[in-house]
Amino acid sequence: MRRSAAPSQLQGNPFKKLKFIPPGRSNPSPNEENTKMSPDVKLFEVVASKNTFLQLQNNPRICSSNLPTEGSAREINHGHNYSGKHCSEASVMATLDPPHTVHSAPKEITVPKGQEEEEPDSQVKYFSVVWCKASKKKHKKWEGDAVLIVKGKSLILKDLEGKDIGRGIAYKFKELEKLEEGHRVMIGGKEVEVMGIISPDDFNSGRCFQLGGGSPAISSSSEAAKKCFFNPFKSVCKPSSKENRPNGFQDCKPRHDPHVPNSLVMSRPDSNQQWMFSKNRFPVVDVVIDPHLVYHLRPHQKEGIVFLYECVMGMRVNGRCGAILADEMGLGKTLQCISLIWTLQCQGPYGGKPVIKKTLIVTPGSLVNNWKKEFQKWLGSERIKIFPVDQDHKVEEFTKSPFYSVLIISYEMLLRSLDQIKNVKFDLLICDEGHRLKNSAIKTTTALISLSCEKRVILTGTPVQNDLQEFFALIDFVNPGILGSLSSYRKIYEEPIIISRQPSASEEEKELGEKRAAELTCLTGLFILRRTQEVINKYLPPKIENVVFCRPGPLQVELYRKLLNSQAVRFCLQGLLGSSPHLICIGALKKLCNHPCLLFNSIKEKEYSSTWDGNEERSLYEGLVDVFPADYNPLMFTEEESGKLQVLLKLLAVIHELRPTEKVVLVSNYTQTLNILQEVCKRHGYTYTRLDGQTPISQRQQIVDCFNSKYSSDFIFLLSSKAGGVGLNLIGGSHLILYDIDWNPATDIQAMSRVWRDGQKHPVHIYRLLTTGTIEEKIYQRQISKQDLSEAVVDLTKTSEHIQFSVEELKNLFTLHESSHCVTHDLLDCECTRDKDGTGGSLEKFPNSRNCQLGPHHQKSNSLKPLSMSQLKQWKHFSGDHLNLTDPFLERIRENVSFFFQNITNQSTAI
Ligand SMILES: Nc1ncnc2c1ncn2[C@@H]1O[C@H](COP(=O)(O)OP(=O)(O)OP(=O)(O)O)[C@@H](O)[C@H]1O
Ligand SMILES: [Mg+2]
Repeated sequence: MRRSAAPSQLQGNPFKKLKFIPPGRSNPSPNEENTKMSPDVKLFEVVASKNTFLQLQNNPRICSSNLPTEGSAREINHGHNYSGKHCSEASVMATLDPPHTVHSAPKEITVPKGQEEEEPDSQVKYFSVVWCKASKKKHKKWEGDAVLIVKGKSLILKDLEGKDIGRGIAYKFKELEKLEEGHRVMIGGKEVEVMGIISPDDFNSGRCFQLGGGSPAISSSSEAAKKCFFNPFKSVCKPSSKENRPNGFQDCKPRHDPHVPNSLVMSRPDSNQQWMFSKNRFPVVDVVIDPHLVYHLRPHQKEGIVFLYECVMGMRVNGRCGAILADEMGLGKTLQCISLIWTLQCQGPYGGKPVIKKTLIVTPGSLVNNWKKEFQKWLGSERIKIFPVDQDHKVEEFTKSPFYSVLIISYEMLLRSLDQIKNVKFDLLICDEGHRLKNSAIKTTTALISLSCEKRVILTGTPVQNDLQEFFALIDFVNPGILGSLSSYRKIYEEPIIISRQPSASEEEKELGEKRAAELTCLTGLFILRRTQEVINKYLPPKIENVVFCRPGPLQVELYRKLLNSQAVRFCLQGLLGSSPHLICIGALKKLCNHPCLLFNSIKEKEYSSTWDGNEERSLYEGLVDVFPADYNPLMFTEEESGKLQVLLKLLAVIHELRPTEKVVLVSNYTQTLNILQEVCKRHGYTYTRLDGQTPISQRQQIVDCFNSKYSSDFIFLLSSKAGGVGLNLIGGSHLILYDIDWNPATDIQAMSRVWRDGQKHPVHIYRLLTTGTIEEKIYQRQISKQDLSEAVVDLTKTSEHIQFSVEELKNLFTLHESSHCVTHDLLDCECTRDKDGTGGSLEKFPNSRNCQLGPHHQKSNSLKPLSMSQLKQWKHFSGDHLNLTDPFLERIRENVSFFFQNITNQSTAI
């Protein structure tokens, strides 16, 4: 037998084939009669082997959880046994009996899908095999590795990309039962030789498919991964032993003393890594984080730096230098990266030589200057020379000067300056808010891939694992090829995982999907790190979160009813209209909730516009103008016309009065609504500043800095959440009001995270305003009830157009609940609604947490995960006419409020 293209054969086949058994005929199975048969008589050959001890895979790999904890990084040996907290059980390799000779004559067939499920004998076995086209040649040239699945009397052959490449039924059950290493079998015109047994666990996890080309190159001996990752201080090492150092390197010393208390010392490369990365055999020198930085670092940031260092140095995954730091918002991803850059730029483990010279940071436009500021904040302006690209500072200047080592550029500018950037050799690439690279086809991703920089880091506060294809794109960006090709990834991971989550999934499919998901997490967990908000809670002041249900004004109610009775809404509910008419109806209702004058403007715009597009909108607005007063002037809108606006004004007044030195961030998703809010500020003499999509990028940081400054006289920061929410620090404000709600909880969470973050000095008050009984409540309910589902929208780029509504859901959306204090509370089926007076208990009765609840008291999570229905039940809640409101802010707005939910995090000196 010759060595062949089959990867397993490149090492030489250890199995000696003894004999070639001629085919025999089998009795046709009942299934056979119903299935189209190939006229050929197929062979089932068995070649016995003397070798009876099988080893499935020689690649031991490392497994860690997605969020590593002490000791979670373990070594796995797939060949024998392995342990891993987050991986499934070890496969136990079988010691096989001496070989049997088996005769059979199955037919080549086309098996209808699901056929194998009908086999009477359900025990499934898996084998690693090599295959080639059937021939009588004595010396086979094996064409590839594959996985053979034996179930009852049927066989399925899958290539290492997970694709079916052969199927057959009606083999002799007894013969298949005895199938073992060295045996040969014909299937679908292919000759297959069994190389070894695959444990169900290895099949279910998908590990068996990684034998060949798509094999993740996980380090087999990574000391870094074996180490207790979460105690960086344990890794303090003595300088290299003398024998390790060639002459001339005796004086290589760490830049900072690794032995002083609290020094943060990076992991040392093991001998494999030294061999791989230090061809000149430089002595190993400790890499020690600058004590100036260490002094400021939070514990989770120290861990994050060790993680990033190990990733980009190829210590966690052999030969791969990518990482995803997916810490929740506000955890200081910027500082962790700055520490990494500063360290690698001055130090290195091999003879102390710096690892990198030039770094490229790509970030959303509004954060370019934030990066500059953070560099200055932590390193001053002398240590490191950074070059933020803006209108006055072009990339060309950077490329011509050896002076600068860090280029900070927006994604948009990167595309425009790609040719110049390609001329520079960057050693480290950092992509801030990098979830935008989730699509490998978009220009930004292809541009960045073309830079051929090996050490790649994605920063994102958004969970990355919600969409499996997007997940692949991010993984493949930082560590190209690690999950194999996209097609194999789909077959091996995506398809089984998606199938397992469908309600119709069988137990078997569920189990397979879960195992594959676990394996995927295990593989990628080595270079993805996500910590939640909890890790910094203790450094933050209290946060008082309120959901405020505002009664709609009479004009709003009348218009709302009229809209719901419109022909457009009725047709919509009958599914009679084309395209997306419900989006137009939803848009009109949302505008009305913000202020009726917005709806008035839309009606007028459509009236005067020559492009009166479509019947739907016309029928939606029909007769609405008549509801407005005859002389209605939208520019002269009144505050009473909108329930939320009334509440907002009272809230601003009470904050101004009770906390004159504190400031407010006022957020809306709509520019038109921001215009109204701005007008209200003017009318009431509140000083304000504003940041929305129109604000030039070059001015954004200045506006933010100015607001955050204690000398600023601005009382209000008007913020368009979609345009400017991501990544901004608005710690100058300690009250944040969300004036409207988005379908996507991530948008709201992003906005809320702007003020409750490191550096905030005051207790933070968050108010989410919702109009009682309207679509806003429904959107809120959808946000909190869909969180457990995989389709939950948690990605900022997803909008309502991505949401599918059933007719039932639309009916619910298009209902106005006029008599309820709070439909959301009604849905909770809370005990307090069964009180005699129906108003709920008093806050005083339950001073620590809530005044009513159902079910067990779950541990509250303070993380930035979207709130769930059951968590909301744990919040304090009370109706607006409740007599004893201890919160002075709520007390002042109660008149227009029908219901409150309140939750306090880090309660101590709150309110
Ligand atoms: N160790 C620290 N001590 C004090 N302040 C810190 C520390 N680390 C970070 N900060 C500050 O916390 C704020 C948030 O940090 P940063 O902007 O890096 O968060 P992030 O993780 O990037 O969040 P987002 O996902 O919202 O962009 C910044 O003002 C930063 O200077
Ligand atoms: Mg950030």
